[in-house]
Amino acid sequence: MSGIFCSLKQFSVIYGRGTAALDGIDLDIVAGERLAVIGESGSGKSTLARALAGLLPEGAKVGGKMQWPVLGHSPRPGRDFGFVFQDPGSILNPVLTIGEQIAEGARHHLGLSWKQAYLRAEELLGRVRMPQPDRVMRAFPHQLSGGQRQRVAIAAAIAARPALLIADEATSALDVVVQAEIVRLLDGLVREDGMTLLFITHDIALASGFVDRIAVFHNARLVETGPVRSVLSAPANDHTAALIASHRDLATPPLIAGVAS
Ligand SMILES: Nc1ncnc2c1ncn2[C@@H]1O[C@H](COP(=O)(O)OP(=O)(O)OP(=O)(O)O)[C@@H](O)[C@H]1O
Repeated sequence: MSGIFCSLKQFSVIYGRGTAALDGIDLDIVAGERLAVIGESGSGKSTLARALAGLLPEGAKVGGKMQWPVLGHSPRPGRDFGFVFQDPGSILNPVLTIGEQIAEGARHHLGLSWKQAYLRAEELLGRVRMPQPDRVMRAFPHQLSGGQRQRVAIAAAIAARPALLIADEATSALDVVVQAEIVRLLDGLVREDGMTLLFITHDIALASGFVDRIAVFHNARLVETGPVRSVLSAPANDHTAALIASHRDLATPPLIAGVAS
């Protein structure tokens, strides 16, 4: 897939009577790219994710343009895009088995029978490299580790083969070893399926190990975009330079050796 997947022009969001959470954003998301959205807390990253997903709260005022040239329509949740959050516990139902939860998405979006959906759910658990997928199908969320729950959330997010995967601080609650595993997993899945990835994080070092391009947000504004290598080696914006300088890990090899561009 090639072309502009999503185009934002002078896009802005204001919650209630507050100040702008996004202000005059011009950003093209290229189909098939892995784009990191970086910024400190409150810079507007999650607002961008919610706006793309059509999940802004009622009363939020939106300005400017958001267009979806490849799809030709706004993306349908679960079908055209999958969403992975920081806390998978918030989307997993504690009283349903893992198999039931993933199968439900596959059934709903792909029109499968329950039997077919269960088979697809188990296959998806294999794809997210869950150990013993057959056992996990019958488990409840509280019986899994945080990293395993995040694998389940990723399996559910990709169940309907979406074109876009939005990961909003998807690894922030995990320890660094599990973080690296989840990043490697996301990287592999988006490559295999040709998905577009929006990887939202405050951690520029983590993102720079595997994405193609970085977009840096500061105080509701997009202050810089560019390929990872050029942003890291020659940041055009003082704020980006400060983010890089403050990150002690950037001098060390990337988490996924060999894929940093
Ligand atoms: N539902 C809401 N109602 C009112 N203001 C909000 C709401 N959600 C976010 N904001 C405000 O919008 C601004 C941007 O928030 P946003 O959550 O997009 O930032 P962020 O970069 O994702 O931060 P974090 O990394 O802490 O999640 C902040 O000032 C925040 O307080």
